[in-house]
Amino acid sequence: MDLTAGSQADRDQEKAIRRRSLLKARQTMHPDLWREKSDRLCARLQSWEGFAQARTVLAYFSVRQEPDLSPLFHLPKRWGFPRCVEKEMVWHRWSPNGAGMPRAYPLQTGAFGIPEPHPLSLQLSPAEVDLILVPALACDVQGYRLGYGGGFYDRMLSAPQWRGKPTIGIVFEYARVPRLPRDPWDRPLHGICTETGLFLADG
Ligand SMILES: Nc1nc2c(c(=O)[nH]1)N(C=O)[C@@H](CNc1ccc(C(=O)N[C@@H](CCC(=O)O)C(=O)O)cc1)CN2
Ligand SMILES: Nc1ncnc2c1ncn2[C@@H]1O[C@H](COP(=O)(O)OP(=O)(O)OP(=O)(O)O)[C@@H](O)[C@H]1O
Repeated sequence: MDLTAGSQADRDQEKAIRRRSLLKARQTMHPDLWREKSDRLCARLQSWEGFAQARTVLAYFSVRQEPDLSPLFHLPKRWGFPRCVEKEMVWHRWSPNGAGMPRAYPLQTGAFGIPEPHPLSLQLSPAEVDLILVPALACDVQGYRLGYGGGFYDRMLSAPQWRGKPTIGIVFEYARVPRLPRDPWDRPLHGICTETGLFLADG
């Protein structure tokens, strides 16, 4: 069955309904459980050789009880974080206390209340990036992703300079679901990491 069939309006509505319930489930999680699951997820990532070998990794600052990857930001890697500029994400280097950086700039709060790198901090170019850790509300077993609806990652990952870069969706296990609604622009991620393991997407 082709789940991209049906009207755009139906898919928009289905995505909106799924978003609301997934966001609610995540935000009602007890903070102790969120911390524990986040730590287990970080351990899973760390034991994956694709992560161990990656030198430059794109990540995100956790908001709304997204899995918190910040314990990993102390590892000796080059970390990149997004700054939303209109409809695009600009990627900047950031490390805790400015370690290994020529100059440390404070984080700012961006358009969606999400911490963002300072506009003057060093930018990262796509060619430098080895791995992209993608925030999501849910991912399905084939790697399709549901985000907040801004289309930021869809647009980025469809651009030629990013296409083919390894992408891992980061979600708690309850948000690894059998099937998400798909729009024509949705592209599958290469894998999903949850607190129970790393799953490379089914073909
Ligand atoms: N931590 C984190 N940083 C991130 C993302 C993310 O998912 N997580 N993004 C991933 O793209 C980008 C920000 N994307 C966002 C897109 C929409 C909304 C938002 O608040 N949307 C509205 C309504 C959207 C709609 O349904 O039309 C909302 O949720 O109230 C927030 C962030 C870049 N940084
Ligand atoms: N490759 C693309 N080029 C242009 N516009 C796009 C592209 N991909 C998605 N969009 C636009 O972005 C909007 C949001 O897409 P979608 O609902 O899939 O977002 P999302 O993946 O949940 O959000 P986000 O990536 O911000 O977390 C769509 O209405 C679509 O018009």
